[in-house]
Amino acid sequence: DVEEIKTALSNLIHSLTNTTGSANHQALPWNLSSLDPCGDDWKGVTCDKQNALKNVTLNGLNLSGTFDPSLLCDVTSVAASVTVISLDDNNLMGDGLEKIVNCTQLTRLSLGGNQFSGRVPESFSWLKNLKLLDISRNNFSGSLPDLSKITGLVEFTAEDNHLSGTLPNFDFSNLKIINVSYNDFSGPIPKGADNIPASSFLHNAQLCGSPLPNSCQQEEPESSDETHKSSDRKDKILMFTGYFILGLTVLLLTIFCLCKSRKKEEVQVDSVDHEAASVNDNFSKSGDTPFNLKSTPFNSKSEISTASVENSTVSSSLVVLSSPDVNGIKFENLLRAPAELLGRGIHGSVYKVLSEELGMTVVVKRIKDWAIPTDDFKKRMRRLDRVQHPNVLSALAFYSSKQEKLLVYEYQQNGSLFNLLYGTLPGVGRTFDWSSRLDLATRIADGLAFMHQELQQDGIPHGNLKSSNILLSKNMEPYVSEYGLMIDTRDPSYAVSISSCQGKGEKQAMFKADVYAFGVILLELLTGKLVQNEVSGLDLAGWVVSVVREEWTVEVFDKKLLREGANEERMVNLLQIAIKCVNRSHEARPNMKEIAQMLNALVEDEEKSFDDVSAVTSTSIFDFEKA
Ligand SMILES: Nc1ncnc2c1ncn2[C@@H]1O[C@H](COP(=O)(O)OP(=O)(O)OP(=O)(O)O)[C@@H](O)[C@H]1O
Repeated sequence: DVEEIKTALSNLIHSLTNTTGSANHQALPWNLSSLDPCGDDWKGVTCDKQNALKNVTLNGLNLSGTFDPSLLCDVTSVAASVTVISLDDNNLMGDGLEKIVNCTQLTRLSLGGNQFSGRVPESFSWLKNLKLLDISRNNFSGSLPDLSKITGLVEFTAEDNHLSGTLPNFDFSNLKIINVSYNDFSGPIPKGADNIPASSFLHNAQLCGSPLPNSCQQEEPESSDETHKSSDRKDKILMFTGYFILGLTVLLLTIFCLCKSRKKEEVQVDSVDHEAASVNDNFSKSGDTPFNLKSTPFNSKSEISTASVENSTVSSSLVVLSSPDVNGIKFENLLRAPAELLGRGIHGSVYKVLSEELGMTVVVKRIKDWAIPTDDFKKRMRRLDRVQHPNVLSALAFYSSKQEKLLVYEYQQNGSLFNLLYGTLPGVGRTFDWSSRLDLATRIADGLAFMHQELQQDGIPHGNLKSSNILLSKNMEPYVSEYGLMIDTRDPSYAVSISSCQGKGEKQAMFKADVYAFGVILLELLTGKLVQNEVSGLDLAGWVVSVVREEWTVEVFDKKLLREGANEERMVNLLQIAIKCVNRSHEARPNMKEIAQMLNALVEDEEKSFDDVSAVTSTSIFDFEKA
C-alpha cells in the first residue's frame, strides 16, 4: 500500500510541476527519494497509524497544469482512505474532476483560487461525507449540482465564479458557512438562511429573499400563461431601468452634495468645535441612551460630534458600503436612535444603536484622533470592504471628518469571546467545551489567514486583535471585528521589530504582530486566564512559556477543560502552536496561513476521534444549557 500511495503521489506531483517551458520548472515540494510518503519529508501529506493516506494539502505552492483526480482516486488504497484534498491558491485547471467521486471518504475538498472552469461536476453531490467544499475564486460556470444531497455539508464557498441558475435547496441547520457572492445566481435563497450574513449572497443581480433585503414575491410569476410571462419580463425590464435611472440620480446628487459639503467644511472647520454636541454622559451610562439630539442636553464632553448633524448635508457624508442591509441609512437618523454605551477605550467609544429606520441593531464605533488623511481612510475602508470572509465582520458604513471617524457594524448578540471566557451573560450558563474552543480558534485563524493573504500587498493587518474583538453572533458563529483600524498591538517586540526593519520587513513585522496576538488568544482559550491581569500582575504569554519550559505540564490548562476530559495530547498540540505564535522574534513565528493549516489538521484529528461523523456535524457549535 505504501508503494501504491508513493506512486500515486509522485504521479500527481509530477503532473502539477512539469510545465512546458523548462524555465518555469517548479521545484518539487516533496523529497521523492524518501521511502516513506507518510514520513516528514512529504510536506502536506498525512497518514494514519496504519499508513493509510489521509490528507493531501498542497496549498499555495504555485503548482500549475491539469489536476487529474483519477491519479489519486482511481488508486484503490488511496480512494478508500483519503479524507482531505486541498489544492488552494495554485494555478490548476481541471480535467475529469468528476472522477473525484471515487474518493468516497473525502470530508474536505478545497480547490479555491485556481483556474478551474466549466460546470461543477454532478458527481460532487455524491460525496456523501463532505463537510467542506471550497470551489471559490475559479472560473466555474453553469448551474450547481444538487449539493443539498450532501446532508452533512457544513461549509460551502463558491464566491468569485460565473455560476448561474438557482441555489440548491440547502439545509441551513447544517450548513453553517456559505459564500456564493460574486456570481450570477438567480431566484430565491432557500429558507432558513436568516442567520447567514447577507454578504455571503451579494453581487448576484437576481438572487432574492432573506437575508438579502429584496423579497422575491413580486418576481414570482402569477400564472403560467405565456402572455403574462412576457408582460412580467417587460415589467422587470422597466423596473430595472427605473432602478438604474434612480440610482444614477442618487449618485449624481450624492456627488453634488459631497462637493458642496466639502466646500462648506473647509470654511466651517474652525468654527465646528464649539458647536460640537454630545450624547449625554449620564444617559450613556444608564444604558438606555437616546441619541435623540433634540431631547438630549448638549454638553462640552463631546461623545459623538453632532455639529455636522445640524448641517443638512450630513446624510451624504455617511458612506454606505456594499451591504444592502443599510441602504438608505442616514447619519442624522442613526444619531437620533436610542443608544447604549458598550465601552470606552483610549481611542474612542462604542455604542449599540437600535435603528428603526433599518429595522436592526447596529454598533457605532467612534474613533477620535486617528491621524489618517480622510482620503486614505476612505480608500482603506473601501479596500477592506472588497475582502470578505464569513468569519470577519465587515463595516456596513462609515463617516469621516477631521475630528472623528465613525464606523457602523452589525450588532452581534452574543458579545465577545472575552465575555464568554471571563464573564457570564444573564440567564444563560455556557459550556464552552474543548471542541467549541478548537472550532472557534480554527475559524478565526482561517479568517485571519484569508485577510492577511488578500491584504498583504496593501499592508493592512488587523492591528488590534484581542478576545474582545472576537464577536459571537446569534448562533454563536465567531467573527473577527475591527479589522484594519488603528494599530494598537499587544506584541511586546513590535516597536523593536518595526524600528529595525524597513519596507517589506516592516510589513512582515506588522502582520506577525497579529500572529502574536492570535497566539495570546489561543493561550486564553487553553488556560481560561486573562492576558494581562492587573490584579495578579500575570503576563499570560510569559507565564505559560516559563511553566512549559520547566516541563510539559497540564498545570497551564483551564481546569474546566481537564474536568470535561478533553484530550491532553491535542491540548498540548494546540499549546505548541500558541507558543510558536508568541515567540519573541517575529521572524520565528509561523504566518497565519501555516497556523490555519496546523489548526485544521488538529480539527481533522479531533473529528477522526469521533466514531459517528454525522453526530459531530449535527451538534451545534456551542453547547447551551439553562443556568
Ligand atoms: N459589533 C458588535 N456587536 C456586539 N458587541 C460589540 C460590537 N463591537 C464591539 N462590541 C463590544 O463593545 C465593547 C466595547 O468595544 P471596544 O471596541 O471599545 O472595546 P475594546 O475592544 O476593548 O477596545 P478597543 O477595540 O478600542 O481597543 C466590547 O466589549 C466589544 O466586545
